[in-house]
Amino acid sequence: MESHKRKDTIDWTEYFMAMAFLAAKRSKDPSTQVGACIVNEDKRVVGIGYNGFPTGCSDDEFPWSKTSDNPLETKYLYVCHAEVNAILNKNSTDVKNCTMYVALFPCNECAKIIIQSAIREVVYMSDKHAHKEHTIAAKRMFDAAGVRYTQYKPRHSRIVIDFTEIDWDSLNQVPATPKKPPNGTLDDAGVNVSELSLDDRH
Ligand SMILES: Nc1nc(=O)n([C@H]2C[C@H](O)[C@@H](COP(=O)(O)O)O2)cc1CO
Ligand SMILES: [Zn+2]
Repeated sequence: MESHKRKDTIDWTEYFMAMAFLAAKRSKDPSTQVGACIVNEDKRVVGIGYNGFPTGCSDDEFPWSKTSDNPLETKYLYVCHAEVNAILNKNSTDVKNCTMYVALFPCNECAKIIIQSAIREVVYMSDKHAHKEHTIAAKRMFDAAGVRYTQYKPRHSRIVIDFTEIDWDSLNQVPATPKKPPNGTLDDAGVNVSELSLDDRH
């Protein structure tokens, strides 16, 4: 029996950023999936969200296009950003003094809502739109309002979630499970095993 604690755990920042990336897996946006996770001063998750259309606006009926001659046929007029959804999904009275973990730097519209909801800090992964006006404006507002923003530099490019880790045999409850291959991974694409990655390519 091991008597010492495990050392190779994920740290708090990895944990919350990974939650943001896990939420992004729910996004139906074919080109960009963003997740956000809001954490209070006690390190409790109080909100989580991803980009998608508002409730009642069907993923199958509203457009996912990035470009069209008709702006009404692009996603931009309809999609709710992950940050706004995370704030609106809060399970606490408010998000005052919380930290938001988000995969992509917030746009100016989300920055306004982040500031007005009294979130104190934003930890983001990608700043790929740093040169765009919506990001420059967001940073200007954060600077003026005293919202701190820091880029997360991951120790690992991937965090794997392996459903077989706790009990390989539990997979046998799933119909038509193949034999466990020697390397402990499954190569059959149809198998109900997920590998979810915290990955800086997004
Ligand atoms: N911070 C952000 N949070 C978000 O949820 N989004 C969403 C809005 C769109 O659904 C998608 C961006 O689409 P695209 O222009 O990369 O195909 O990501 C975008 C940004 C970037 O500002
Ligand atoms: Zn936004």
